[in-house]
Amino acid sequence: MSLEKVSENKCFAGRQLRYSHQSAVLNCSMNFSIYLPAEAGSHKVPVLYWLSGLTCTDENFVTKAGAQQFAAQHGVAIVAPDTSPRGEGVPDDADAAYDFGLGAGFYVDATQAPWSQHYHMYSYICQELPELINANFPVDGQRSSIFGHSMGGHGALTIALKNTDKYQSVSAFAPIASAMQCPWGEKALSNYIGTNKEDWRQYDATELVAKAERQIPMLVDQGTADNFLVEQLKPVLLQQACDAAGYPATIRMQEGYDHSYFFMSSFMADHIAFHAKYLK
Ligand SMILES: N[C@@H](CCC(=O)N[C@@H](CS)C(=O)NCC(=O)O)C(=O)O
Repeated sequence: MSLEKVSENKCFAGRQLRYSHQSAVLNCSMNFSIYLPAEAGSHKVPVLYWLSGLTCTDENFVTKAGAQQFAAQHGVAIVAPDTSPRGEGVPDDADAAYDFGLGAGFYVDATQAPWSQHYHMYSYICQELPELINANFPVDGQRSSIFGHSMGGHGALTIALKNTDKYQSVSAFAPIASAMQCPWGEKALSNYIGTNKEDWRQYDATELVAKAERQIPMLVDQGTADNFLVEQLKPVLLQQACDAAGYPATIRMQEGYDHSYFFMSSFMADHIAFHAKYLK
């Protein structure tokens, strides 16, 4: 698998890099960004995977989250992939809706035509991308954690809960707590996975909490002024699932914060410090 460097910028003594590559799993060319702290010049560093939300590419997080200073402080790399397959041959929603198709891969492996040809973001994030990163960058793949926002919070939680051997910790900002129980998730899962709701359970964080093989540390922050809180995100469902399963998650309501990167950047230090503790 060959990588093509798209850009490089020195940042907090480390390097913010962007690459493109041909993805076999997604059957298209993809971009991702990776921040390498200064330490990566002399030894392998732990790695955090960031999953963005609807409408994002890898660049929203890189330019708006303010994460690099904390990654530099704790000596961790951060990989930020795109949110869906991309390119001419990749089908999109007929109305180019923001919540399905391009920019909205939902971190699942689609089984339904025409989506099943390219939309395999679950396998891309869990398998292909880490293999590529471990083979090409000075990171220690045995020390990996994952976090994300909104659709990417759903992605981080579901991927971590299904792969507790691969990730040391998980965190999320304003995650879709139960993809099966909100309009965004219902639309995505019915189209990507089909109408049998039994098949949706594997991609629903509230369903997976009780099934996790290991209770990896979990931190969630949710703003109380988030427009999507009541209809789409429903953190109370995640709290209830954790209570029922005896899963010791920290789920915090943050007064007055909305759904934006202004909210995320306000708590980014906490999230990176949280992961760094388990990645050391
Ligand atoms: N565009 C949507 C909102 C989508 C949205 O809020 N996306 C979040 C992720 S779920 C985001 O991070 N957007 C990109 C950004 O703020 O840079 C709308 O019109 O309601």
